[in-house]
Amino acid sequence: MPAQIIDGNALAKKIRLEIAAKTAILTAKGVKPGLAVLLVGEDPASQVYVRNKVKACEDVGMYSILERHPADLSEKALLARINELNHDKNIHGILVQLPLPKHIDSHRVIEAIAPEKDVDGFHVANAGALMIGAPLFRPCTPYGCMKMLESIDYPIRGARAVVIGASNIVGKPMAMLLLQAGATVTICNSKTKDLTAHTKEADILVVATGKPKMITASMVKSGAVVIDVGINRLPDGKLCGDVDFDEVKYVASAITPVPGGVGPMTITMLLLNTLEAAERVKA
Ligand SMILES: Nc1nc2c(c(=O)[nH]1)N[C@@H](CN(C=O)c1ccc(C(=O)N[C@@H](CCC(=O)O)C(=O)O)cc1)CN2
Repeated sequence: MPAQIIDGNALAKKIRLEIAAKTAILTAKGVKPGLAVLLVGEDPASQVYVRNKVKACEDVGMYSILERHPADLSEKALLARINELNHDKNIHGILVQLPLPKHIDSHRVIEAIAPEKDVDGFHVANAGALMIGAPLFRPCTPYGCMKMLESIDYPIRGARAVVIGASNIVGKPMAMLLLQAGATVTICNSKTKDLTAHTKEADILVVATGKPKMITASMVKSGAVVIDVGINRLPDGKLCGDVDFDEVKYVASAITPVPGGVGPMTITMLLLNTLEAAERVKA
């Protein structure tokens, strides 16, 4: 029997309704949650993502600004703009879309965002807080993955979880969230030997490799829950994940599709983090 499909669009819609209701209440109390989205350059995928983020804010009644800067914007100018937004009372969340052009040091830029406005959860203070189990903001993609696991009532405590990919924005925070939920976690990376030996052990398999359809049915334990973070565009223009969905769905008990899986949840968790940032200002 094919796996349960964890529908990210449907879950995102449900959570966005809850966010809209809470946003209306907070706005009535005099605090309208506000997000600033900064894009540097013209990366086509990034342009779509930032548009979707701002549209999502409008849909739930949040205030948002989208700033598009030219690719040759200096790092100094970007840091200065972030500093202004750090002091802007109408802005509760600041997001700099990644990747940035090569001449800009992403680390320096992320560190310039006030931690209490870092709704991406990438600042070293927020990464550290997450590490010790006291997160201020959970990074949006891993947070969305956790919500998807919760949505199917999967018993994470005691489960064996394998995360493939050790990036600061997905793999590492994902592993921390799973660990804090009581899973036994392995993080694999591009140098891991005998990857299948690890993936075959996973009750929960989270894949963020950036390699289209890399995870095949023979690499997955029967009945596993498979969360696919990858978004790859194939030569025919279609999107696919890092998991070979069409074959793995016959081995897994639940699986996320691409598109319509983790992606929509990423933006929804951004809204949730922005709401929480504004609520903290009110409290
Ligand atoms: N500052 C940040 N930069 C980036 C992040 C991030 O969380 N913060 N993550 C990714 C890109 N990303 C959000 O910014 C993102 C990627 C994909 C989707 C999404 O909804 N994908 C759809 C498909 C969309 C399409 O047709 O292309 C899906 O999977 O259904 C949302 C957000 C890198 N940068």
